[in-house]
Amino acid sequence: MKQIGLLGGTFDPPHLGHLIIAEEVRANLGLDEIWFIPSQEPPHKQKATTDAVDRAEMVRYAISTNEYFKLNPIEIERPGKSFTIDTIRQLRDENPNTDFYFIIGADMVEYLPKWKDIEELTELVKFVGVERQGYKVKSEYPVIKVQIPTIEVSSTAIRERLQNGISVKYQVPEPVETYIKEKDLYE
Ligand SMILES: Nc1ncnc2c1ncn2[C@@H]1O[C@H](COP(=O)(O)OP(=O)(O)OP(=O)(O)O)[C@@H](O)[C@H]1O
Ligand SMILES: O=C(O)c1ccc[n+]([C@@H]2O[C@H](COP(=O)([O-])O)[C@@H](O)[C@H]2O)c1
Repeated sequence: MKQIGLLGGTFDPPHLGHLIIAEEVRANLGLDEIWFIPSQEPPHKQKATTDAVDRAEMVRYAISTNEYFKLNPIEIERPGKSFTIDTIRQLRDENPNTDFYFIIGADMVEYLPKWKDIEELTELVKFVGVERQGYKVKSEYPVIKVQIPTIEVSSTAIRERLQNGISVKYQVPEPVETYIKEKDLYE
């Protein structure tokens, strides 16, 4: 059986927090790969300001130096809201003999009861929760807890810094910073 970690997100933009949690979970649980899945439309929050193609491209740059990290475009190729249950059903059909681990920050763990078809989803994937400042990895659903060195970086804060001309150096990987500048993404 292959053991694959999934990190779904809006990635607007991808940042060091995403890379750290993905690597810590991979190493801690001994997973074969981590697939990064940028959403077309996040199901529960405002539509991203940045085109899905740009967000996916930034993810590609962000993960390029880790041989275990892969970009999976499954949600970008599916129009409409990116519900995780739809993604997992498709991934399971296309990848027999694979166990999937869905990585979520503690802010998302709290929100799990509101996810679409959550009861079925917990049968199809193992959720892995990581700490995030201000939130606890606590749920009525089974969630594997992985300790990480917490880093309170968020896409929202990065966009705000960029809009105010404040440096985001070291918060996003260098090629992502270059891409943002070249495409004037968050001005
Ligand atoms: N610094 C962080 N520590 C732990 N988990 C994180 C961190 N940043 C993001 N995550 C988790 O990564 C996943 C994808 O996050 P997302 O792409 O929405 O970025 P974000 O920084 O949370 O964005 P936003 O600022 O809009 O909340 C979510 O499960 C989220 O909880
Ligand atoms: O399927 C759902 O109902 C659902 C509700 C909220 C979030 N998610 C998924 O959780 C991941 C992180 O969400 P976000 O908004 O932090 O990018 C992303 O892959 C979303 O599609 C999924």
